[in-house]
Amino acid sequence: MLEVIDLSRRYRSGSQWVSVLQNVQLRLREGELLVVAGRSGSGKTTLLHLLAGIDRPDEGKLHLGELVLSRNSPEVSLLRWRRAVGFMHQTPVLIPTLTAWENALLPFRYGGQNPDLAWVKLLFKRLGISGLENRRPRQLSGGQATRVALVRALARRNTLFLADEPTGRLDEAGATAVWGLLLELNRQEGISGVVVTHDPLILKQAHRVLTVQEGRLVEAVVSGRGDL
Ligand SMILES: Nc1ncnc2c1ncn2[C@@H]1O[C@H](COP(=O)(O)OP(=O)(O)OP(=O)(O)O)[C@@H](O)[C@H]1O
Repeated sequence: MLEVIDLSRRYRSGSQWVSVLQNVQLRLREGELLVVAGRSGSGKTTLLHLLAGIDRPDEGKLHLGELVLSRNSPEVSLLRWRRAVGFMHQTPVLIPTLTAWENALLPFRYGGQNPDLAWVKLLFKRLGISGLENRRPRQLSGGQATRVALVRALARRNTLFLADEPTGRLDEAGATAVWGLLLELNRQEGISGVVVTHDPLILKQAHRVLTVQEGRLVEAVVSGRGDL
């Protein structure tokens, strides 16, 4: 469903260019759950931002169904791409003046489909944050805000879900709830996922674990999960 061909990304650092990703290749199958690991600064977030259509590659192409992204893609292609995937940032970005509920419904604000409110309500419940819908972000703990951001990323029920360390700010119970939900969506609804994490809980449940090493994606472990 998602294909990445010869993807490269570099950043300018002073007068020099630093290459973060080089000729990355990736093919994600429908219903596949992929974990991306690797040391700090190796390029995991950079990769996820490219997969999410938040950033453009310097070289290479991405395909998602009918959609294509490359360096010269117009803004409208990036917007279409972003609408087609659910993405959760490493740090939850909530709008301070909106309630938790309004933040969760943000993806529907600028057109497209109507929200399935029962689904969004269910997500609040499954993540243990029911009752907090009317709070503003400043009235939420870091873990609660993270879960609201996760609801928002799942609200559109996209067939591809991307998350950058979704349990990084959660305690064990919160992390268990998040992984439980994501695994259920993957197994029962066939939603594909690319998740950056080092949490052993999810490493065991992934179809594949890849690491970013020296700008390339390397298959780290062949997971025991064989249901694809
Ligand atoms: N906008 C930017 N401009 C310049 N350099 C950047 C930019 N974004 C990231 N980098 C650099 O690119 C490299 C990869 O960063 P990235 O955030 O992708 O790593 P990461 O693997 O996600 O790290 P962590 O696990 O610490 O979150 C780092 O050396 C970082 O300093």
